[in-house]
Amino acid sequence: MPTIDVNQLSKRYPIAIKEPGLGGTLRHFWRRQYRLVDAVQSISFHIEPGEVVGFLGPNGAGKTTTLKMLTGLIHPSSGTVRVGDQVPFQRRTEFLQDITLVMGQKQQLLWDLPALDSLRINGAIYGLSDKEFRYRVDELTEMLALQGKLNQPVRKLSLGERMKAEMMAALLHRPRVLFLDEPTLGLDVNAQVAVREFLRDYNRRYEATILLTSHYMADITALCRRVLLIYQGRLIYDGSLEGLLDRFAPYREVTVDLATGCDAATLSRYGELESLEGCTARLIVHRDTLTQTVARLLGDLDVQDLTVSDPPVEEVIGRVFAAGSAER
Ligand SMILES: Nc1ncnc2c1ncn2[C@@H]1O[C@H](COP(=O)(O)OP(=O)(O)OP(=O)(O)O)[C@@H](O)[C@H]1O
Repeated sequence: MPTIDVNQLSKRYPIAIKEPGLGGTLRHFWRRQYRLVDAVQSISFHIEPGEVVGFLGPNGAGKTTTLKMLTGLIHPSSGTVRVGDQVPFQRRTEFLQDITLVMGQKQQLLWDLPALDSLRINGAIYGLSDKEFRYRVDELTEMLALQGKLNQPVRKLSLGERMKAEMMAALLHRPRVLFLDEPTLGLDVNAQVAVREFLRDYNRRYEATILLTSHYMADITALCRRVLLIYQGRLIYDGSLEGLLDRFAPYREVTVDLATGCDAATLSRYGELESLEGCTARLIVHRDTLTQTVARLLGDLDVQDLTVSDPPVEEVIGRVFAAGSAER
């Protein structure tokens, strides 16, 4: 039985239309008018126990709305969702004890208190005994390398430490299903890596099922073998990450630092020139011709440094949709 079972799920938001000015306000008061936004349109997918799945899409595609329906924060307009054997919107205790929702831009820890105090509140809410609370805090402190940080007021922690402490608060009740909305948002590279490693560890240790949204492709490549791609409320891809990149990003980003000869006309012969700052150029090169192009660059030009990377997921998706090549 899948852990997450979503069938034909839709969410339509009514948005009040109000004309500007006093007249508009008065008309709005007497006769409200609404337009409807189809934020999520008939999506279906199933996630098996222990899977880590990336949930990708451009801004406004419907990711957060979907996560809110899966965690029972909002009611679907139509369709069904089951998480474990629970219907999220009923918000039964068994359901709440089994899941967590982490939103990178929201925090639950109290700013002026040490994180440990907020954790104690969570421990009490979930009915953990003192012994169990201490055991879990010690375990998570070690997994997250937060030794010595939990007694400081949260406002004195670095962003990365705060995010880890947030993660701790969200996982203290040891949920088996994790919904993570941009868990590494704004973190520096080291902190991003630490959070990813922790999530991988948690997934293995507790066979947790994870659905994760992120605009950082590195989060997705490090953690998820399977991805879902949502665009304008519709699910347009459900499959392996490799398949997604083959289909949506058949190109790579090549960054070259040149000692001499850094002119746009020359560089454009090797790929689509994205940017040229001083003697550092970013080129977009088709994957099929990557090896030959890199060899030509190294052979023809005075290259000091060269790196090849996947373009950011936002850029990949933006390009695909700008080109109108997304199949529905
Ligand atoms: N409470 C709301 N009322 C009305 N419209 C909403 C509400 N929440 C979201 N929307 C709209 O629904 C659509 C989907 O929004 P959603 O937040 O789910 O997208 P998202 O994929 O999470 O985007 P982002 O990556 O920017 O967070 C957007 O058009 C948004 O403006």
